[in-house]
Amino acid sequence: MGNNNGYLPLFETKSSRRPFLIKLYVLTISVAICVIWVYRVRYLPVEGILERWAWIGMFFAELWFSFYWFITHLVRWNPIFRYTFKDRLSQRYEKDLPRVDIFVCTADPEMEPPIMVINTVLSMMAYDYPPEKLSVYLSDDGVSELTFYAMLEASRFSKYWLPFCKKFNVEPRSPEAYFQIEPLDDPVKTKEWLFIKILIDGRDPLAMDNEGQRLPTLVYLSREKRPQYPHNFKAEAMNALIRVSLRISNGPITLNVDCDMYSNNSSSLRDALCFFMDEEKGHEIGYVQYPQSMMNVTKNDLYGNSLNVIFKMEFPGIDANGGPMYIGTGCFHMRVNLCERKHCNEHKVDWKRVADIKIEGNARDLEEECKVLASCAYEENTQWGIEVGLKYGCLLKDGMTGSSIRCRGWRSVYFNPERKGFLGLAPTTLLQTLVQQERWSGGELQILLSRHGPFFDGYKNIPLKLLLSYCIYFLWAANCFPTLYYVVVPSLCLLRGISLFPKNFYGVMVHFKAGGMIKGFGCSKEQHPI
Ligand SMILES: O=c1ccn([C@@H]2O[C@H](COP(=O)(O)OP(=O)(O)O[C@H]3O[C@H](CO)[C@@H](O)[C@H](O)[C@H]3O)[C@@H](O)[C@H]2O)c(=O)[nH]1
Ligand SMILES: [Mn+2]
Repeated sequence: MGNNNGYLPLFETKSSRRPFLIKLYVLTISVAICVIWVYRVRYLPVEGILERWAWIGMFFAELWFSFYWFITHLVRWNPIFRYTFKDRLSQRYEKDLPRVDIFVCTADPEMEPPIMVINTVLSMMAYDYPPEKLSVYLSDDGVSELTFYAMLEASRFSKYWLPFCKKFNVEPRSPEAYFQIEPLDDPVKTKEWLFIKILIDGRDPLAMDNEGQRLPTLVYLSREKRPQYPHNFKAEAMNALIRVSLRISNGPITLNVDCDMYSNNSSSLRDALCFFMDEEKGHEIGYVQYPQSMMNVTKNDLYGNSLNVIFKMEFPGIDANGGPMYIGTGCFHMRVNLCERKHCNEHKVDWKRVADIKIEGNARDLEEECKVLASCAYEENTQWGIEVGLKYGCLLKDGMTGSSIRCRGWRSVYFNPERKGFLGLAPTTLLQTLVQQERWSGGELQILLSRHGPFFDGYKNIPLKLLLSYCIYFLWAANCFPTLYYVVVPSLCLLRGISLFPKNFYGVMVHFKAGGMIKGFGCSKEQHPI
């Protein structure tokens, strides 16, 4: 673990090799895939234009599937797992822990009831972290009075809740999850307004809980939106939060979560800092991504919303190949990577100096200053959304932003501790799932084709292995064409008496399994339909 100078890392990485039998299985299938190619080339129909083209189409579809198979196993071949040493972090940095700014986004007070939002906010305020260094910002794009008053109540309730959590070491620290109460549903009206309120000013020595301990800063922000300005959804809300938080607390580390994703592990901040503050590798890490774990997935998980394959099998492998993409929630960032252009290897953060920076101005003045930063005209003729902050103009703005961070030379880390860091809500109906998947798959393809995407801008900084790994997601939407071809064309061809598969398909499988692969599909010319 440690090197010769007695340096002990703040985190370690263990690689877990896949079991031999699985590797053997992968190799067997790979050989079988080659046999399919041989079959397609060898038995290419010489007569009949239609047959010939249908056959060639099948061949291309199979080549596509083979490529997909290859990149999938490139990712799954050698996953890695990360472990942190929080005790070492405390020993070395307890006094100089950096400020952390947490961004929670909400948009729709009906779909995302205020009670759920404030539960998330309270769980974030209750992190096991010095409160004077913690700031929680809520961006409310739904401009809901109810959400605001819920936040006001939350700020009062936090005076009881935070000491309770700390005293009894409660987990999880979302009151609703802890007491397992069903959320309330309450429709509210919305209107346009620009509103910023520092509900708790963490610098104020009078901001105490009822046991005399300091409270974290708590800010409510409803940025300005007007019909003549595109509001760019969550991405612009996040950019407003980045600017406002820079003025109010300026934490060098930020965390962003969706409002339906509460903190399930009060040590997550310290875990994340073990990566950023590691003396040897920390300076190259741009963000630490947690999995999007769902709390409402049913046993049969009809629509595959648990995303288990992605987060249990693929992300550990992508981490081994160079680092995961940014998925928009449950992600810690170095603030500079969201604002600055390039990662510079020589630039190491002086954590002691950063911890000493003080924010001047009283809360009311800060609120007034921040109103300008959160107005809808602020970004006009600036680089926000293009070079700075979260990117606009793509269905998957988080993915695009993560990709551009990677293109600028930062590394990313995937961390999935035993006790889940965050728990969120998955879509519950088929329609919601389809809308989400359409957005994700279309967005991934957009990133691939984008002029600023990893293949154009990033090939110098992103290793080829990682680029190929990302292709599982980038090409997810494009997969529909060969799949459609494969299910539709053979059936249509059968109607005209054309078979695109070997006639004795069962025999083929037996031969194939028995190791008769060298003989092609195990069918002689006579057996072949053509
Ligand atoms: O104008 C908007 C729209 C949405 N949101 C918030 O953005 C988050 C995600 O939006 P949602 O509609 O819930 O999308 P999901 O498909 O559930 O979100 C997943 O996919 C998104 C990318 O498409 C990511 O941004 C999210 O982090 C990820 O959880 C939620 O907290 C919303 O409140 C805003 O703040 N402003
Ligand atoms: Mn959501």
